[in-house]
Amino acid sequence: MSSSMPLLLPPSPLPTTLFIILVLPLSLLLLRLALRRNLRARTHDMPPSPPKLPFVGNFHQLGSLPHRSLHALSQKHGPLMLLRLGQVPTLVVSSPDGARDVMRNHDQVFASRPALKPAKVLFDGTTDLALAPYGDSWRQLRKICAFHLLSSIRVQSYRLIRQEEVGFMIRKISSQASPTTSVDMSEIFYSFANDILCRVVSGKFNREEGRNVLFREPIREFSVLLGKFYVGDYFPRLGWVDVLFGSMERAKKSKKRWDDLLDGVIQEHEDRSAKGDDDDDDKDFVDVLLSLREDPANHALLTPQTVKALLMDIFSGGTETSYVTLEYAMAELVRSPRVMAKLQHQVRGIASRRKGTVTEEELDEMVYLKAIIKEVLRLYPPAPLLLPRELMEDCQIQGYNIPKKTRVIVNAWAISRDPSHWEAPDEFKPERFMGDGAMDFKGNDFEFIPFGAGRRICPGMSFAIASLELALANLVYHFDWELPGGMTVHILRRGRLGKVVVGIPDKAVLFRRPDQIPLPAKTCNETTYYDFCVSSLGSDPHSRKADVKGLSTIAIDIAISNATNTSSFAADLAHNATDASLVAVLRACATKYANAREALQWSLEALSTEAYDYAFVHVSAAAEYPNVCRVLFRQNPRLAYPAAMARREEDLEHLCTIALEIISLLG
Ligand code: HEM
Repeated sequence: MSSSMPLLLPPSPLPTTLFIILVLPLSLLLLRLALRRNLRARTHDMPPSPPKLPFVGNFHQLGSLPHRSLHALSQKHGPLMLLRLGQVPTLVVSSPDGARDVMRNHDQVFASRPALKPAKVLFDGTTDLALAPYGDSWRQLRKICAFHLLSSIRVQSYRLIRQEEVGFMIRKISSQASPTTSVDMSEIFYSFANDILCRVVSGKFNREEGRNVLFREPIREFSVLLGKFYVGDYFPRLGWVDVLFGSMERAKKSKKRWDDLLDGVIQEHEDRSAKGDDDDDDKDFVDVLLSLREDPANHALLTPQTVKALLMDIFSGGTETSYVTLEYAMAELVRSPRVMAKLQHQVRGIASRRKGTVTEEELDEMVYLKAIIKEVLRLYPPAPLLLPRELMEDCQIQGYNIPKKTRVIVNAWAISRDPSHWEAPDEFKPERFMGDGAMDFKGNDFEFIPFGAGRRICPGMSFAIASLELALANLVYHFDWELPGGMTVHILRRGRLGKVVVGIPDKAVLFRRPDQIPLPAKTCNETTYYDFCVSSLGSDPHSRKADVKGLSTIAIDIAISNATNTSSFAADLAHNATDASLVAVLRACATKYANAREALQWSLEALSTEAYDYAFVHVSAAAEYPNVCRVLFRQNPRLAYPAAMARREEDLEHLCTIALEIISLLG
C-alpha cells in the first residue's frame, strides 16, 4: 500500500496547494466536457422531441383527442418521437415500420405494460390480463383466456347465443321504431354487445334475471376510470393530488361495486357446482375458471382477486370496443347511400329470404360486409393508441437508442390514415379491402393494426368479428336506414392518452323505416308458400278458429311432426343400410332432425310465454339442422341423397318459414 502512494502524489517540487489550485479544476473541466460530449452523443441517438415546457414536458401539446394531436406532432417531428409527459419519457410510434419494430422485431422487450394508478385500485394490487406487466402470470392468464373463452372453436360454439342475441336486437328495434319516431341506436348496440358477453362469461346473466343490466353501469364506469388522467401516473411525487380530487375514492367505489356483483356471481356458480347442478355441456367461463382453480398448479395464480380482475377485463375490453364499431359502421353506412345499397343488395341476395334472417353460414360469402367492417376499423379503431406498453430493456430501433422503462404509444389511428400507405385515407371506401392481397387486421400488416399485434395482440378479435358481422348483416337485411329529415351524423371521438380509449359518435341517432315485408294477420295470403301454408294449416281443424298466435302454434306443431317422422325415417334407413359411411351419415341425419324437433318444442314454450323473439330464434335454428344432413351427403360423393329425405327437408324448411313469417306478425 505505502509503495504506491507516491505515484498518486505530484512530483516533489510542486506543493500540494498548487496541485489543488491548478490541476484539479483542469481535470474537472475535462471531465465535464467529456460528460457533455457523451450526453450529446447519447441524446443525438434519441428520437427527435418536440420542444418541452419545464415540469409538464410535452403535456400541453396533447389536446382532447390525443391520437390527433400526436399525429400532428409526428408530421413535424417524425414517425418516432420521444415525448416527456410530466416525468415519463414516452416514445410515440406513428409508422408501420416503427410498429413492426415494436410489435414484431423487438416484441418481447416491448411487451410489458406500465403500472397505472387506477389499475392498482381496481384490481386491488393483483394483476389482471390487459394491464399486467409481461411475465409468467400474464402468460398464464392469457393462455386460460385464449383457450377457454376466445379460441376459434369456443367462438364457434357461441353461435346460438349470437343468433339469439341478434334476433333479440332486431325485435327490439322493430318494436321501438315507427315511421314517425327515431331510435337511439347507441343504447341498443351497447346492450347487444354487453348481453352477448354476459351470456358467454356467465350463462346465468340471463335477461329475465336482469343481471346483465346490473353490469352495464360498472362497465361504463370502468372505462371512464381507465380513461381518466391521473396526476400520479405522470408526476409520481404528486400522487396525493389524485387523492385530494377524489379520483382514488371514485376508483375504490367502483371496485366495491364490482366486488359485490362478481362475488355474487362466483358464489352462485360455486353453489350450483356443490349441488352437482352444473351440466358439463353448459359450462360458462366462470365455471371454467372455478374448475381450473381446483387444480393445485393454478392455486397461486387464480386467487379470487385475479379471477375477478380477469372477468372485469373481459367485460370491459369486449363491450365498448364492439358496440362502438357497430355504431360507427351504421353511421358511415347512413352517410354513404352507395355503400349501403351495395351492401343490402349483397346481403339480401345471399341470405335466403325464406329463413327470415341472416345466418352465420351465409356470412362467408358476404365479402363486401367484411370489407366494410375492416374499413370502419381502419377509420375508427376503437383503441386508436392501442394500450400503452413499457420497454423492459434498453433497445435500439431505427438507429435510435430507447432507454429501458420508456413508455410506448403506438398511434394505430395515424398509421391507418397515412397517405403514403392508403389512397384517399380519410374517405370511407370499403372496396380497398376487396380482392387478393387486401390487408387484414390479424397483426401481420402493420399498416392496419386495430387489434394491435405481437404477443399483446387482442385475444378477443375473432369473438368481436363474429358478433359484428352477424349483427351488421341482420341490421341491413331487416331494415332500411336513413336519418330523420335534415340530420347529419357527426363522427367524433373522445378519450385520453394511453388508456382504453374508445370512440363515441356524437349521438348517432338513426331512423328506421319499417321493413318492406310485413304480413297481414290471420292469413296465408302473403306467406312465401301460400298453397303449402293453406294446405298444411288447413289440415288442422283448429286452424279455422285460431288467431295469429294459434296459427303459428299449428305451423310449429306440423313442423314438429315432420321433424319427428323424418328422424325416425333416417334411423330406419340407417338400420337397413349396409355401407358403413351411409349408416354413419344417416344416423347423423336422424340426430339432426331430432335436434330440429327439440328446437321447435322450445319455440312452442317461448310462444306460450309470448317470448316471440326466442320463438323466432328457435324456429330459425330448427330450419338450419336439416341442411347439415344434406351437406353430409354432399361431402361424400359416393352417397346419393335419398329423394324422400330431400322432399322431407324441403317440407320442413317451408314449414319453418311459414312459422317464422307468422311469428313476425306477433311481436
Ligand atoms: C372491435 C373489437 C375490439 C378491438 C378493436 C380491440 C382492440 C384491442 C387492442 C388494440 C388491444 C391492445 C393490443 C396491444 O396492446 O397491442 C386489445 C387488448 C385486449 N383485448 Fe381487445 N379489442 C376488441 C374486442 C375485444 C373483445 C371482444 C375482448 C374479449 C372478449 C377483448 C379482450 C382484450 C384483452 C383481454 C386484451 C389484453 C391483451 C393483453 O394485454 O395481452 N377485446 N384489444
